[in-house]
Amino acid sequence: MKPVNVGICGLGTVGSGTFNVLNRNNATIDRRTGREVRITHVGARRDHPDCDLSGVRVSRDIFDVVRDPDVHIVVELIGGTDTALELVLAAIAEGKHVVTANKALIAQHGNEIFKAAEDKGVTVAFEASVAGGIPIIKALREGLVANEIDWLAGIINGTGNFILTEMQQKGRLFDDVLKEAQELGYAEADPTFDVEGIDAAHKLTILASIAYGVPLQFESVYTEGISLVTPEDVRYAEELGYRIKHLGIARRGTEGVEMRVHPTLVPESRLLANVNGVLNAVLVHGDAVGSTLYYGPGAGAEATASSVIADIVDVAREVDSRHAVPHLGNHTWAEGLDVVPMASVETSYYLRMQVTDEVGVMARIANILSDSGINIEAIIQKEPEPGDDTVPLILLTQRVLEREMNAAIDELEGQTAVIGKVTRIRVEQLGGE
Ligand SMILES: NC(=O)C1=CN([C@@H]2O[C@H](COP(=O)(O)OP(=O)(O)OC[C@H]3O[C@@H](n4cnc5c(N)ncnc54)[C@H](O)[C@@H]3O)[C@@H](O)[C@H]2O)C=CC1
Ligand SMILES: N[C@@H](CC=O)C(=O)O
Ligand code: NA
Repeated sequence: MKPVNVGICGLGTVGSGTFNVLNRNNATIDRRTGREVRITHVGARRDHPDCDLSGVRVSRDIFDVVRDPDVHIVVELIGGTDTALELVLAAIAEGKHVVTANKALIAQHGNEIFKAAEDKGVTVAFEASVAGGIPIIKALREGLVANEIDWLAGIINGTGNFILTEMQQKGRLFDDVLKEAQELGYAEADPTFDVEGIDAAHKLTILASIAYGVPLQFESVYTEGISLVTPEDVRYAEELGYRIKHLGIARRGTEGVEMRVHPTLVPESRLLANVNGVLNAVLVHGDAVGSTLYYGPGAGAEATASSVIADIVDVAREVDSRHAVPHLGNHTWAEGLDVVPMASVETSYYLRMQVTDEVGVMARIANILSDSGINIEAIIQKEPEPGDDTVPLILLTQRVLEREMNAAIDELEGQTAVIGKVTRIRVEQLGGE
């Protein structure tokens, strides 16, 4: 069979990893693909110190890769959503298959991209866009195809999990750990995407679309990052038997699909609570299979390259025939499935507030909550520090609708005995793991 020629656009962390792994494991990859897969053209602003580009055509203009008539598969690894969109649409227009690791691009422009790909009869593959090296897209679209997905919950940002873990285990400072994540190549070009939950929301958009057949709709994901999680919350959560993890959650209920990304208290005995560092994990609950867990590196050059190359091989196997698995754009969207507004989501809550150290304050707070139909599951009340007349009060509640909790928090913050804002972190038991 004819060799399949690959053009790589962008030679940064993932581009260099892909170049090196594909060359290093070339013989094995060819044998498994059943044909020769070779990188013939690289588009990069500059060479990469770890990549030997001899024998490969190199262009400073990445659009030269798209225009190269010998390239069958264009691999987009430049990141961002402007030039990347232009590049991917140009490659599709040239009738080339595309592989990308770019979750921002898929989450925000996927509907347009997949429509163009469908019209042209080419594939756009994106395994590396969610959970780095973990083959979660393949698991959901192929391995779990028989299941109604009840819910999925995942740690899907490596940088955020690395920061939370280092804060939890070593008491390190947020900014210091973020800097290390950037040096290790884990963080996005704009690291606020990692710490404010935007990157996780991009990934959840993709997972929810596959799991529920809803169009990609990044703007409908409720998004909170980890930047407001404090060392005290980490400590109090531990006292209550929980760990704080930044989760992306999609769940199908009677009203539609919940899509949300936020810090979450997870019981410490759960596997997800013990996923640390740059590792990611996605727990998927299917009606037939029950719970399955996918665990592995969520970022990094060669781990991500592993997924990029898996897509290249999938596409290469099908280059002269019909693609075996319909790409995302070939879905007929499920009918009548709405996205549930956050106010209608029900969870338990961890609440932390600073209150004046007087008799009766505790009872007043308990009354406000019970008048709102909120039951308290556990309480921690600390002794005041010497010279301080306020104390932290930490509560764990039973499940309640977000809209009722919003109203109760407004009322609590209106009390003179409650100083400043009430911190709220949602709690998930993740039963059936
Ligand atoms: N770093 C990681 O662990 C992971 C990254 N990703 C995604 O992979 C993509 C690439 O990420 P990284 O490799 O980390 O980024 P990076 O910043 O290390 O690499 C991007 C490279 O593309 C080049 N580039 C950008 N625009 C270009 C242009 N117009 N012409 C030529 N070269 C251009 C840059 O000079 C840089 O070398 C992003 O979409 C990212 O979200 C996905 C999974 C994991
Ligand atoms: N910045 C991302 C990279 C992988 O998608 C992360 O930290 O998870
Ligand atoms: Na993946």
